[in-house]
Parts: sequence; structure tokens; C-alpha cells
Amino acid sequence: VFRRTTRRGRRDPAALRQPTVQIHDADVARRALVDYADAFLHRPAILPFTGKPGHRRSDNLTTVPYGPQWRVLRRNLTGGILHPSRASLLAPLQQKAVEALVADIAARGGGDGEVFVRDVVRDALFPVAARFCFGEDVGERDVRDLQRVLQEFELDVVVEGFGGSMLANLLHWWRLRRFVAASRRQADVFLPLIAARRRTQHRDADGGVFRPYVDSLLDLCVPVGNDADDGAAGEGKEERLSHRALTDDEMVGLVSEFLGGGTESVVSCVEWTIARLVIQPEIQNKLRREIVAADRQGGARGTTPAYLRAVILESLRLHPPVPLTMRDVRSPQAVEHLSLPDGGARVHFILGHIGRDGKAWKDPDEFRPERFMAGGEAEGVGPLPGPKEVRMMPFGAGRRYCPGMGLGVAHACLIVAALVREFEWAAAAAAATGGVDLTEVNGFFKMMRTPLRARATPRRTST
Ligand code: HEM
Repeated sequence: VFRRTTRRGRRDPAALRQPTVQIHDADVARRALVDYADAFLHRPAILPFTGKPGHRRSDNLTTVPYGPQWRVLRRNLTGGILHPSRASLLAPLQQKAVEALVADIAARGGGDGEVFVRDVVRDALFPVAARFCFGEDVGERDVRDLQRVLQEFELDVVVEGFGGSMLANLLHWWRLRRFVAASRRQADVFLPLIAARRRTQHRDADGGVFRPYVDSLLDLCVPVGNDADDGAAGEGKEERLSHRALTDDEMVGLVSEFLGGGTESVVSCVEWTIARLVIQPEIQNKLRREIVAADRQGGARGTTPAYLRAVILESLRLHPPVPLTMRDVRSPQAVEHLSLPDGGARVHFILGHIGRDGKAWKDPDEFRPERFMAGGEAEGVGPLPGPKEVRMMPFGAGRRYCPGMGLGVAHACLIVAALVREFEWAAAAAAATGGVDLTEVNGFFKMMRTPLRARATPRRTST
């Protein structure tokens, strides 16, 4: 194992041998991602090979270097799929998901009324992501298969710990092999569904029905060659290049990113939020009163009640579902004042620490949604930092910020509202003495080490 590791080590991309710099401070994060945005455009290649010598793995939007291909993929996702006018067509699917969630909890709760929050939320939300991706015809069985391979992939590939010590490097290659195997299993499930979509796409492109992500990928042409570029200077370059269709490997990577990023991040957010509401029932009650009042006024379509939004923001501040975001800084000379190593560096932004920076927040470890309300210390602070200050960045910042932010927040609000409207949440009997365990575990996503098991009692005045 050792020999193989060192032999392969010679093929390591420079990024793996680069020193890693961690940023925990909100102001330093702002200087890096806002003041020096052009130096923080690329992510390091952490999983560079498919296992075949000399064969680089295919990029998705998260891994592709900033350049013409990134711009085309990003425009397709933000303008063609996630634009609010298009994503709003998901409403019937979302409504079905919420109804299924409530019914599932009522049924699973059975005798003691206890459920694992992440399981019920994932089971309700994943079909929305799967159908948004592959179209409404995707059957229950396909949805289950998609969910299974996605979960295997997430369990097998853990971001933390790459690089550094010999042990970490060994772990890296071991993970890489599991990554390759998990990717193959994904391809086995995704490719037949993509092929089926190729035969039927466009069928429901009109008539107020959303456009599945896979249809857009089948139609997409990306520039041939993808020389990374450095920001604004490269804008528009893609139009001058020749184009090609996406390869199967690329399609698999993009679909995996869409399904995984779009579901598990929201599951994490909802689980942490319900945990906090179990610990602080006065906040849960206040939130429910607001939701019921909004329902009575006809749901004020299209607007999120202010306290619900504040609860979700506070949850994202304390428990950002993505633990860290990375950049590969190749020209540290361009970044004055940040003292990065001369040969370039991998920079990790530790999102949980940035949201709890004591210089930016009063009592940073307390869950207090009121801070985001009118007159609070964070009135006006949103999920994405503005150009003047970074106080939290659960969706990242700069040009590579999360394109799914709108949908992610909308799904978290929708699900938390339904859970709180329909049920009263309390600690499970086993946790009642020790309390809810808020210990975090950082994988692809920041999850609760002890999955939240909570007692859901149906509200008598259910709406
Ligand atoms: C609560 C939900 C979500 C959270 C907390 C979250 C968080 C993040 C974070 C922290 C990043 C890295 C940003 C950076 O490096 O500056 C990211 C990137 C990304 N996210 Fe999300 N995300 C969520 C939902 C979604 C959804 C719903 C989708 C798609 C359907 C999505 C797709 C992506 C993609 C494609 C990227 C890479 C963007 C690029 O490099 O240009 N995310 N997300």
C-alpha cells in the first residue's frame, strides 16, 4: 500500500502538495472573496483521477476551473433551471412532498410518536429533486435507486482530512478508490435514465411545466478546451470557441451534484433547525403562532414570514450545512495583506467559525433568531454576504457562491413551516435526560453526530 501510494503520489496535482491555509475570521474572508475575488476563482482538484492512469476525472460545476466551461454550465443552471420563474413551476411537486412528509410522520410516529428527522425529510424531499432532474415520469423505484446510490456516494467520500500527514494521504487514496467505485454505481443508475430522457425530452417543455435538468444538459454545448481564466478578462471568451456535447461522465457528475447538493444540504439545515426548536420550545411556539397567523391571512403567497426566515438564517449561521468551502490560490502575490505562501495555497474557509465570529456577533453560540428581525443586530443580513461585509456565508461568497441558494432556502422554509404547523416537537424519551446532542460531524455535509430522534405530537388545531 505504501509503495503504491508513493508511486501514485508523483502524479498528485500540485494542489494536493500545496500548503493549506484555513480562514476562520469573517473580515479576512471578506477581504479574500470580495476584495481579491479574481484570485479566489478556482477550487483545488481533490479527486483528480478516475483510477485509469493519465485519465482525469470529468468536471462538474463544483470542480471545473473558472473559465469558459464553468460560465456555460453555470448559466444553464441559474438561468435555465433555477431561475425563480422556472423553479416556481415546482410548486405542485413541493406541495405533494409536504403532504407526503406530514402523512409519513403521522404513520411512522406510531406508538411513541418518535421519528428520525433526517430520514423523513430526506424521503419527502428527494423525489422532488429526482423529478426536477429527470422529469415527472420517473417512477418510485427509480427514485429509490437514485437515493441509494447518492447516499452510498456521500457516505464513501468525506472531504475533511485530505492532504497533510502520511496517514491523511493514505486515507485519501483509500477514499479515492471508494469514490471511483461509488461513481461507477451512480453511472449504472443515472445513464439508463438519461438515455430514456433523451428519447422523451421536450415532450413537456411547454404548458407551464418545469424543464428537467437532464433535458437542459442534453441540449447543452460546452466550449472545447477549458483554459482557466482569471475573472472578468475572460468574460465572453466562450462564444468564440468551438463547442461539443457533454460526455456521459460529465452528465453523471452534474446530475450527482444536482441531486446531492440539492437534497442533503436542505436535510442538514432542517435537522439542525428542528433540534434547536426542540431545545428552545419558546422559539418553536413563537414560530408556530406566526405560521398559523400567516395561514389565516391566506398564506401571503410568495412571501416568507419574517420570523420563519430569521429562524432559518440563524440555523444556517450556527450550522452551515456545508462545513467548508475551498479555493486554489495560484498567484498569492496578487493577494496583498493575506500572507499566503509564495508557491500558492489551498485556502479553506471554515463556514461554521465564520458565522460564530465573536467580533461580528453578540453571544455567537446562542440560537437567537430575533437578531435577524427588525431592530436586531443582524437586521438586513441575508444568506449571501454583500460587498461591504461578511458576517456569515453558508452559501459561500464571490463568483462561485451557491447557485441553489434560492431553492435551498425555499425548501428549508417550506419544510420547517409544515413540520412546526402540524406537529409539536419534543426530545425523544431516550434523549430527554441527556438532552439533544449538538455534536457536529463534518462529511460532505455538516450533520448531527447523533441523528435527531424527536417526538412529533400532532397539533389539535392542525391546518
Ligand atoms: C441549504 C441548501 C444549500 C447550502 C447550504 C449550499 C451551500 C453551498 C456552498 C457553501 C457552496 C460553495 C460556495 C463557494 O465556494 O463559495 C455551494 C456550491 C454549489 N451549490 Fe449549493 N447549497 C445548497 C443548496 C444547493 C442546491 C439546491 C443546489 C442545486 C440544485 C446547489 C448546487 C450547488 C452548486 C452547483 C455549487 C457549485 C457552484 C460553483 O462552483 O459555481 N446547492 N453550495
